[in-house]
Amino acid sequence: MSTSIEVAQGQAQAIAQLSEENAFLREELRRVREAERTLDALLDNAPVLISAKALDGTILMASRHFEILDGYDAAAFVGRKVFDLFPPDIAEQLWRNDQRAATERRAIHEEETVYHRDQSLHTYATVKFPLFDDDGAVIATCAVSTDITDVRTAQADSLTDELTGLKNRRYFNMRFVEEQRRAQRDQRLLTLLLADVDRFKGYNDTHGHPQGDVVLGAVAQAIRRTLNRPGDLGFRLGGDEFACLFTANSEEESVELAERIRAALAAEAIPHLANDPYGTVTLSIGLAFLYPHDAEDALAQGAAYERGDQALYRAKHKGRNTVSR
Ligand SMILES: Nc1nc2c(ncn2[C@@H]2O[C@H](COP(=O)(O)OP(=O)(O)OP(=O)(O)O)[C@@H](O)[C@H]2O)c(=O)[nH]1
Repeated sequence: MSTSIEVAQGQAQAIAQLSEENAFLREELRRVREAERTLDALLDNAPVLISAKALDGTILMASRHFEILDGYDAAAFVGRKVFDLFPPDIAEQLWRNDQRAATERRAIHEEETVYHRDQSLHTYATVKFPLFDDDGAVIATCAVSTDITDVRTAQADSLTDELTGLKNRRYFNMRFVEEQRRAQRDQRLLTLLLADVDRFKGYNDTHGHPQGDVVLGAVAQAIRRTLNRPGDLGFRLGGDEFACLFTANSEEESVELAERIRAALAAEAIPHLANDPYGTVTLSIGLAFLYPHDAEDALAQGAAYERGDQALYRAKHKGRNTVSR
């Protein structure tokens, strides 16, 4: 039988244990609230789109940055399904990678293009990843999207010739290998076209540098208008030197296209007093061909460029305003 002292001791012990548990729970609660406040602060202030979706597509939460999107309504967003909020094709696109992240149990990266409220078009880099419960089951998916429009614009700018809007030499060097591989895969003839304005130094000297810039713009236009099939590429390599990369069925077809570029510029009849005997702005063009069986290394490309340059030299030598191969 317990004495009353022992009973009192037992009660005191139980009370001490309870207050210890209480302190532990209070600490846990404090930690949970702190984590929640941190999460709320992140969701309110991070300049990124953060969201979580249940496995049926219901949006569980969204960061405040979503307010920047055109047509976004905070009150009508959380708790709704993507298919109720967006047209089917967009919802499908938004939802596809959530499903992949959930079934493949890994992060999926993608790029999305969306309109901001000010109607500007933005590119976002998005990562979608699964959320797991204690047993490792996927219970939801999260998405974090960062606006990379400025990066993409800067990249595009660094590869574009400002004066003509054509791609620059850097992009030409990048694309050459890729284009040769593509042509090899498709068993197509790849043509490298090099073009140079005739006596351009004389043009600048006679008509002035600003007018010279206008001529360079006209060359770019002649290239763009003639080589307008998907996959055709035009570049300004520097100064008055232009290049094109395109596939064709035969060398004759390529020569014909080059002739059309030459004729298109000649047809502009831009006066060029220093360009005897034409008296107008003309273009000399050299062509080099890369066949599917040709090697596709830097050496082969260097050799092709060399052949194009020699063909261009022959065109100049033949009296300019000519296409040579
Ligand atoms: N207006 C203008 N001129 C440029 C630009 N970049 C280079 N040039 C000029 O382009 C001229 C290039 O001349 P070259 O290609 O060497 O020779 P060319 O006078 O065209 O003679 P051929 O090629 O033998 O017909 C030089 O006078 C450069 O100063 C530019 O951005 N704008």
